[in-house]
Amino acid sequence: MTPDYGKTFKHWRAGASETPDAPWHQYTRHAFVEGLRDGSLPHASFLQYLVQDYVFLVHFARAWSLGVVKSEILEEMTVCANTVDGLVNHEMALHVKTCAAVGISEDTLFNATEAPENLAYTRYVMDAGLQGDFLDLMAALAPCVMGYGEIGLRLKAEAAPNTPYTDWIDTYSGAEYQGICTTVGGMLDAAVARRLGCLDASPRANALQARFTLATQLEVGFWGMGLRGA
Ligand SMILES: Cc1ncc(C[n+]2csc(CCO)c2C)c(N)n1
Repeated sequence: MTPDYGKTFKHWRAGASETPDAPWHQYTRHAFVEGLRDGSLPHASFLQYLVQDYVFLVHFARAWSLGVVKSEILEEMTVCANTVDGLVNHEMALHVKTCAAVGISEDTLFNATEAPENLAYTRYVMDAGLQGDFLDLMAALAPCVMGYGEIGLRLKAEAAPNTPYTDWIDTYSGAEYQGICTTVGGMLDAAVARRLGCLDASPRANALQARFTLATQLEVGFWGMGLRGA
């Protein structure tokens, strides 16, 4: 079952599922994800992913901060500012805690060298926001937010009882994170209605879909990076 994170996400998700390479499927059913689900993902791969993901979150906090800059109304600003707070003050704590348990300090995390796949993704998102408007930025940010919500919910239902990755699964399937996905989805629907009216009928529909689909492909690359190194 696909979770309901609003009609804009539903539309973009369908657009990233219908092409023969179905990037949304590649992203949400990636071998890395299946390794989290059945517990077969090597711990070294997971740690390497977490180190990269910490740096990823630093840059995502910058991108969501750009969302504050590009907001047109207070409601948009509130959602973006709350997301920055969530990222900086909460979401990164999972990474810090897991890495601290194996002797990786927060300083090491913050100064980790970025893998090219990581760099490509975060800078693409930043550029979408710098070059475009609020919707360009949101189309590039949405796969990350909603994709992890969808993956988290599925893994919660399907994970092997003895997978060591329950902390990760619980973070993204939990009520708090699911609430963020619903709130961002609702804000996105209102932002689209306000600027474009109907998304389908807008001359910008294809360009926004292309941003969402490309960000989805960059998520696939990010999982691949996680599997590659360890
Ligand atoms: C590669 C990668 N993609 C998505 C997420 C999940 N995520 C990143 S920023 C953000 C915004 C809301 O908190 C969410 C959910 C991740 N951690 N790593």
